[in-house]
Amino acid sequence: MDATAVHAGNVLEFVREPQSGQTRSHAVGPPLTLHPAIAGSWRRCAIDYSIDPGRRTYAPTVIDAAVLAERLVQHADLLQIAAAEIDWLYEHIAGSGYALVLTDASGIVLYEKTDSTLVDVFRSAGLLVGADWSEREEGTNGIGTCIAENRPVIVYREEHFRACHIGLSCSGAPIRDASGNLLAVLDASTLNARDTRASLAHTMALVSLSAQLIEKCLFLQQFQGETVFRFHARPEFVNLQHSGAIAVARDGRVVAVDETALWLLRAKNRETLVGRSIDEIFQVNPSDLIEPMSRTQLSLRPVRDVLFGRHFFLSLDQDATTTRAINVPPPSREILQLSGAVPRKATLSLEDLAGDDPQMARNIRSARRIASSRVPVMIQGPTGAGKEMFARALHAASDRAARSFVALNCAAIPETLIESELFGYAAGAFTGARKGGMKGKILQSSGGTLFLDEIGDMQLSLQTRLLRVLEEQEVMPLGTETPIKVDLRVMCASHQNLRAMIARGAFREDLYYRLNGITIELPPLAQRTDKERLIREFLASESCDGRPVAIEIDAFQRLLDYSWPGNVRELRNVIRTILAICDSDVIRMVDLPSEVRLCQSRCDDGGDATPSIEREELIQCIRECEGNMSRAAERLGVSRNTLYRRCKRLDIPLQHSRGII
Ligand SMILES: Nc1ncnc2c1ncn2[C@@H]1O[C@H](COP(=O)(O)OP(=O)(O)OP(=O)(O)O)[C@@H](O)[C@H]1O
Repeated sequence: MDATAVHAGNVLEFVREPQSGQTRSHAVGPPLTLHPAIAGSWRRCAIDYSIDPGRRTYAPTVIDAAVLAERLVQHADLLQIAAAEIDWLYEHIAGSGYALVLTDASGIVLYEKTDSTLVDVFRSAGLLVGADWSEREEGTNGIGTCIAENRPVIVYREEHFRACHIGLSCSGAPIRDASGNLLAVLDASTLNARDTRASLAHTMALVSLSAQLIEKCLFLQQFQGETVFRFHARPEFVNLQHSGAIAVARDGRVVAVDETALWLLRAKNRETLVGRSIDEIFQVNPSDLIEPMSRTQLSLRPVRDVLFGRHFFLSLDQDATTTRAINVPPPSREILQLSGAVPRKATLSLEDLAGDDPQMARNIRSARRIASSRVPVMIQGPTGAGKEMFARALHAASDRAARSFVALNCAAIPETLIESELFGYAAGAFTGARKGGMKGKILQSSGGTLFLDEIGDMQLSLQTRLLRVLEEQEVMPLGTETPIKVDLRVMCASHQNLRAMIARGAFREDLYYRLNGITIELPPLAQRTDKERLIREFLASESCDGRPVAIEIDAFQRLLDYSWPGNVRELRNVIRTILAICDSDVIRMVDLPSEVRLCQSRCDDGGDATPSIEREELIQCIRECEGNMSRAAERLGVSRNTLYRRCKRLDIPLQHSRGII
C-alpha cells in the first residue's frame, strides 16, 4: 500500500500495483462521507498525481522571480481591482486570523494579505507570493481544488490531502473572465482550529461575493466605452453587484454577458446569449434602447425577457467608461463631525422635503398651492426618488390629513387582484371571496387620499372602470348593483413615460388628463443639489444608538459623487448598512459598500455632465463671501477641502487669495 488517507477518518486506501505501476483506491472503514469535490480531488491526488499524503516535512514550491514578475505584469488589471477589494475584505475580517490570497488560474499566488502577527506562520504554511498551490503540487486545497473543480470549494482541515496542510481551512472562489474562463482564484485561509466547517460557510459567502465583484469590475473595465446594460428584477439592484451585465456591439448584437446575467436569464451557457441581437433576449427595439437611454443615463427601463416574459429593469451602465482607473486613494484622515442624532419621522412634511434643490422647491410650491383642492396630482420620477413620500407629505398638508391615505401599487399585485383590491366586492361575489365581502381601496380612501403607484401598469379595462369612478365619484363593488358615493382625491405615480404609453395605445388618454391635474417631476438624486443635506440627515437620523456621527471627508465625498441609480431609497439603505456595520467611531472609506467605494468619483475624472445649477450656486456663494473660501465653506456646511474639490469638479477657476477669478 502506497498511500492511505488516514487523516480524514480512514476513508480511502490507495494502492500502487507493482506490475503496472498504476494506483488504485478502495474504501476502507466507515462509508465515504466526503464532499464529492473533496473525494474527487483525493482521487486525482492519489491516482493522477501520485502524491504522498503522509509526508509532513514541507517547503512550498515557489516559481522563479522572473516568471513571477511576468505574471504580475500579465495580470496588472486584475491585480489593481482585486487588491482594492482584498484590502477592503481584509479590513472586515482583520484580527480573525485569516490570510487572503489571490492566485492566477494555475494556482500561483499573485497577492496576499495577512494579519501582521501571522505573516511568518502563513509563510511557512506556503501562503506567500509566487507559491504554487495547484492540486498537482499541494494536493487537495482551497485554491488548487477550486481550479480543478471550477467552482467555489471549502477544504476543511483534514480534508487536505497532504498531512502537512491539515492545520489549514480554506475557502476558494473562482474569478472568471467575460468569456467564462477561469482567470483567478480568491481564497481565505485560516489556521484557527476553533473554526468549524459551518463557520467556513460564512467566510465562503464573503469570498464569493468579493470574487463576483472583482469579476463585475473586470467585465465593465473590459467593455468600457462600449454599450453595457445592467439589469435586475428589482430596480434598486440595477447597477449594483447583483445585477446582470450585458455588453452589446453597435449593431445590437450581444458581445459578452457576465455570470449574473446568465443566472438571471436562466441561460444554460453563454452560447445561448452571445451573438444574438438584444431584442432576441429582451422585448425591446435595439435602436430605441441604446439612443434614448444614453441621453438620460439615469433612467431605468422596465423590460421583459423574451424567453420567460419576466419583468426586469434595464439601465445603461454609467461606470463602464470610468472603471479603468480604479485606484483606491490612501484614505484622508480629515474627519467631518456631524451633529447629534435626529429622531426619524414616520411621515415627512412638505417643509421637510423642501431642502434647497430648485426643482424640489418648485414642486413644493406647486404642491402647497393645490394641497387642499381636489386637483389630481401626477408624480413622476425614477424609482426610489420619493414619489410615495411626496404624496404622503402632500396628503398631510391637505385638509384631508385627518382621514386615510390609502396606497395601492399597481405593479406589485397581480392584474387579476387589482380589480377587487380597488373596487372591493360584496359577500359571495365570486368563489374564494371573503365571507363578509371586502371594502376596496377606493371606498377606504373616501374623504382621504387614494395613491395609485405605478399607474402605468394598470390594464386598459381597469383604466376604463377607474375613469368612470373618477367622473361619477361613485363606485360599484364587484357583485353589487348599487353604486356607493365616494369623495375621492387621487394622486398617482409612475416612473414610465405615460405620454409614450398613450401613443402606443397602452394608456388611456382621457384617464391621463383626468389624473394629471398637476405634474410633480421628482429629480433623480444624482441631479439634486441638496444631496449633501440628505446624506447628512440620513447619517443623523439613521444612527440607531443616538451617537453623533463622524465620517472621513473622503468617504463623505464618495457618497456625494456616487451616481445613486436607486435614488433616495438606495442612499437611505446604504447609510443604514454603513451605520450597522461600522464598528469604530468614524465612518471610513472601507465601511462603504463596494459599489459605492469602487465607483470612480466624478470629481476625479471629470467625465460626467457638469450640473450647471450647482456650479452657478457655488460661484454665487463664493462671490457673496468675497472669495473667502473658509466663509463660503462654512455657509455651505462643508469643509474647505470639500469646497475646493467641488470647485475642481465643476471647473470653477480659483485664485488662491481671492477665490473666483
Ligand atoms: N426626501 C426624503 N427624505 C427622507 N427619506 C426619503 C425622502 N425621499 C424618499 N425617502 C425614502 O426613500 C424611500 C423610497 O421612497 P418612495 O417609496 O417614496 O419612492 P418611490 O419613488 O415611490 O419609489 P418606487 O418608484 O420604487 O415606488 C422611502 O422609504 C423613504 O424613506
